[in-house]
Amino acid sequence: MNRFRKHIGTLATPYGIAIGMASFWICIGASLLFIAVNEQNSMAKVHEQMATLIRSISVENEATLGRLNQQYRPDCVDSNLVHLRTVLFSTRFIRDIGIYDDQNRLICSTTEGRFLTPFDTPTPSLREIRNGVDQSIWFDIPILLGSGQYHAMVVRQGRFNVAINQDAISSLLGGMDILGLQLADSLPTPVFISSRTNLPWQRYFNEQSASSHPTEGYDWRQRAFVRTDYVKGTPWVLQSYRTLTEVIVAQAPLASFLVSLSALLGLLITALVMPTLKKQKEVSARVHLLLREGGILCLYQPIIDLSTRHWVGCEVLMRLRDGADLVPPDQAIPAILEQKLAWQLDAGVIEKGLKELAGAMPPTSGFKIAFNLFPENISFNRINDFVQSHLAATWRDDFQIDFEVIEQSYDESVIREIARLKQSGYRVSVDDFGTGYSNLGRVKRLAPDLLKIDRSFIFEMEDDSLRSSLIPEIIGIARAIGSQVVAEGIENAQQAEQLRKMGVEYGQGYYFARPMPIQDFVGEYAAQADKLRLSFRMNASAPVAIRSWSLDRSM
Ligand SMILES: Nc1nc2c(ncn2[C@@H]2O[C@H](COP(=O)(O)O[C@H]3[C@@H](O)[C@H](n4cnc5c(=O)[nH]c(N)nc54)O[C@@H]3COP(=O)(O)O)[C@@H](O)[C@H]2O)c(=O)[nH]1
Repeated sequence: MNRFRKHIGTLATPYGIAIGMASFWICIGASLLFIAVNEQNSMAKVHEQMATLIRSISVENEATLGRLNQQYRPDCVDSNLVHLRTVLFSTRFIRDIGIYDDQNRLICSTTEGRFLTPFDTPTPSLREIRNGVDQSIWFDIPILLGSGQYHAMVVRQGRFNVAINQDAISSLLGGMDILGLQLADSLPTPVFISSRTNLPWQRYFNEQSASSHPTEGYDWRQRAFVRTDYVKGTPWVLQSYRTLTEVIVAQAPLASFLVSLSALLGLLITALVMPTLKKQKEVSARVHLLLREGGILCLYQPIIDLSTRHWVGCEVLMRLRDGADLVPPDQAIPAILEQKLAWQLDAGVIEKGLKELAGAMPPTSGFKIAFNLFPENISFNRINDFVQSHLAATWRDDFQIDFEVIEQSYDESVIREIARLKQSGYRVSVDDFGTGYSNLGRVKRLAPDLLKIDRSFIFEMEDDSLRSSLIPEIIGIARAIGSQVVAEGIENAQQAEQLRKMGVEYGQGYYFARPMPIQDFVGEYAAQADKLRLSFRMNASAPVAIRSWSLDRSM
């Protein structure tokens, strides 16, 4: 046996590992998503800071150039340059102011005074006319400052220009990659590009449409996260670009923590599913053996007459006994059906059930024994031969055998088999009624003796659910086809009482008793009978006691 279990355990291992690996990769995917969202958020934050700064520079430029053109003379005399220098005290970003003569030459600036030779104006890098204001922009203009030099972005409007330290702007690029300008309807043109960028950036940038909406997302072609923002009220455009590898490297501590967590979860899930998988594998490999080697255990759940509360019968429910373990039907049945062992199971339960009940039950009067039948086992000859041979061996003729079949669309031959069973004195119940596509025509053809209302309808009775509101409809169907009704899954007194009032004849459920082994069942059955006998003596005229003595033969 141990060798057998070990072999099955080996079979379960690859599935367990596969589930663990799948969980690991799902967690890695979720981690990547988390990192990506994190990256997008930090990009958005950097862009927001940068946009605030650019708006400030832009506002300062426009205001200063407007003021210069309106309030100052384009004159290089010292007194005028002193006035212009005072303007610089109130600016945050502008370092220098220049003046052009009427021949379009730069003739002086606030830092250098009048030039010995005026500078001809080169073609601007960009020219922008917005709201009637004409501005020309040059980038990378070297400007002397004392003994040093800086690169400036120079903006001209009218006869004045202002110089902004471009190095300071470049350093402000911070976590961003491209600062561009979008003029009129043209595509954005990169102006400052961070030092870590190379050609593909620019290419990517130029491929962007001249849209004024921010875009963010993952570019599958370049395998990178890209975010573009248009700085409101200015022609400036910001863009950041991070490859997946860069993002992971930048968030290395978080990434390694998430990978470890994913691995841990994968291992944990493997460890958790492995025993269940092993068990399932064991069950499916062992059902054949268990059915053959007397592994069937029968439990008996009473069926109660709801008016008299008398135990009028029982349903025989199987468990598979595997050593010390009891395998419940929901685990055993799929394996049994898969291995085409349906008859072995039903026959095994009928044989064992009849033997146990015949050996332990006192003489009764039509005690009902309900067996479940798989649809594939509905064959009069096979069932009848089998039951009769085993019933004969018990020397009992006081049992009423009932077969519970599920509701489904059976073909004509099965319906004939069911009719033959009924003609020969067996009773037939439609089990789990209401769970299939219940159809009056279909149950009518089956003409069952009993309809068993599925327990899902009973569970919801307290909630007054739509489902439970169908119980009277089911009772109506039963009446229309001349069947009695059994309600299964009764778990409390209210349900039992309500169902009785609705006219349901029989009940089954944990409220009355759980499925139990034969000794317990027979003991309980006797105790119930004693209780009812006592109540009969105390109240001889009570109809409940009278009925309890004459076990309802109509069941
Ligand atoms: N062909 C065969 N099918 C069988 C056999 N034995 C069982 N079965 C089918 O397996 C399904 C599950 O059965 P089981 O786990 O035994 O559950 C039964 C009861 O324990 C359960 N029940 C009864 N009362 C209550 C209750 O108040 N609450 C609650 N939660 N559960 C309750 O219901 C099951 C009985 O169902 P049914 O047969 O529909 O009357 C089940 O579908 C069995 O049919 C077998 O030998 N052969």
